[in-house]
Amino acid sequence: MTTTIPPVSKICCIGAGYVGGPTMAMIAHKCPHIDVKVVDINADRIAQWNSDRLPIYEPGLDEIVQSSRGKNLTFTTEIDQAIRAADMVFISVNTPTKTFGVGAGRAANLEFVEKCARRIAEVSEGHKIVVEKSTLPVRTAEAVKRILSNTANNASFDVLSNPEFLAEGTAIEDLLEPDRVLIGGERPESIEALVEIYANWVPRARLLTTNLWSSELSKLTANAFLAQRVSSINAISALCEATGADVDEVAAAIGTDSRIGPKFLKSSVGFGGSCFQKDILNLVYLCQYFGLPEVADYWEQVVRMNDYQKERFVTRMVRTMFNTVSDKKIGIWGFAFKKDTNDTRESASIYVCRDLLLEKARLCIYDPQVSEHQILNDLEYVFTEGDNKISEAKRELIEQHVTFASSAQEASSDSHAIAVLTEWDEFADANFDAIYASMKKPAFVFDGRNRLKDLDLKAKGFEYHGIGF
Ligand SMILES: NC(=O)c1ccc[n+]([C@@H]2O[C@H](COP(=O)([O-])OP(=O)(O)OC[C@H]3O[C@@H](n4cnc5c(N)ncnc54)[C@H](O)[C@@H]3O)[C@@H](O)[C@H]2O)c1
Ligand SMILES: O=c1ccn([C@@H]2O[C@H](COP(=O)(O)OP(=O)(O)O[C@H]3O[C@H](CO)[C@@H](O)[C@H](O)[C@H]3O)[C@@H](O)[C@H]2O)c(=O)[nH]1
Repeated sequence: MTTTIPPVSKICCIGAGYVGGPTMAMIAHKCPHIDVKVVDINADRIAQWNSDRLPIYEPGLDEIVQSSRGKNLTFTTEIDQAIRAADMVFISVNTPTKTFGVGAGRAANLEFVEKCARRIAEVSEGHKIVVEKSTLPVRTAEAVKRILSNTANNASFDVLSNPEFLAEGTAIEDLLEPDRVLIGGERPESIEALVEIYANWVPRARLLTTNLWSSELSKLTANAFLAQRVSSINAISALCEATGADVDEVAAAIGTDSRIGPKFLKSSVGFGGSCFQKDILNLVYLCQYFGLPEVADYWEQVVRMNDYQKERFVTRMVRTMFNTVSDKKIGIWGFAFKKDTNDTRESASIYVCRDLLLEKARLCIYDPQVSEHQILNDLEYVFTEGDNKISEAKRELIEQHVTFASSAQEASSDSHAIAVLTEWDEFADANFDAIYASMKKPAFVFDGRNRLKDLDLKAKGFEYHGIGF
């Protein structure tokens, strides 16, 4: 292909999720000259994007969407039309861990990406740039290119990899001022077409271009390194609890070393979110596939340590509460996997609640952004068995042991303990005198985020246990 590529004026993004929605809203906001259409097969989600209550909670997102929606930003289910009209098509669909067949529990399920590629191949005319925005195993672009080469209308394609590095809760900040934007590709003109879009607001020095495979692999590697830091500090938290050291002091001490740096050293009940575990397991699978079992084992340990941290938290609760939590009310503060999001995917709360339910504790759950419906879905899912069904006994366990509250204070009233599982800011502002008065004694607080550590709850009468001290 030797033809030059005109500047992009029409974008289609397939997938209106946590990535597709905010990233395209930002492109539309910063590039009023580009028409951006975000498409999805999920009509409810599209309706929400077109409503006053967006499908995802993300600080600053409403304003960005409102600035462009109805002008150059459209959310629609008319997928084929949007693909056909676009010069550039982003694939931003989900790539969850496979739950069946070869690679189950590790490999990424690429079914949705492949379906997108087939749809693009079928309906496209002329030349298009196809951009992998989803997180994908290294060398996926090869498969995408092969699928695209079987086109119905003699269309031609260039494939770019442009992984997304935003974190939920800070998506808008991250998109406004990214540390870097990574663009991998083969043809310089196509790479430049995408560089030109980001250059509307991102300094050129932060627009990194690489070959396709480096770009794909960098995304998995970045998440593996970040998660590895959390598992490393969590491993140290267990040692701190055994020795009288304080993990926050250790983290601060090592974080001042400029070679280590202070970020991602916050010990917690365990990392969650849709990405870390999925992407590490994907990396593990790739290493096994390429005959590198030692490398696979090395990275797998990051996930094992995270599982251990969640289990350890519940074990510590049970042991501290006289070896039984059966029939005891426990106030669960927070269900989202981190603050400032309504996303619960792989949240540590799901696993802590599961294990407390297996101990027959009575849970009263409060999260400021997560719906009861979502929490019940997550709890039912975590109890499903091999046939993907939940047993009657487990359903009853949930029905009889889970209630919901509309505030942190209400969740704790008459309870034996509070478990802080998400670091929502509002938790630090609770009325702890009133909460203490309403609780059974001893009034235990198990803080999985060390969010209340500075409040000196011991002085108020609580028996306070944090992570790593
Ligand atoms: N969530 C994050 O913070 C984050 C950050 C960086 C990268 N990623 C990666 O980005 C990708 C998307 O993640 P997400 O969190 O936005 O997922 P998501 O589940 O929120 O959204 C994906 C959307 O794609 C839609 N979809 C699936 N198949 C489709 C098809 N054939 N046609 C049209 N729509 C289709 C789904 O209906 C869904 O709405 C994943 O690969 C993920 O690993 C996520
Ligand atoms: O010091 C820390 C930092 C994070 N966490 C936990 O780790 C998880 C992930 O947090 P974070 O990385 O902030 O959020 P994500 O939205 O999952 O973002 C990660 O995953 C995205 C999806 O791939 C990437 O784009 C981002 O760069 C990467 O940070 C959460 O449960 C956090 O509570 C800790 O326990 N301690």
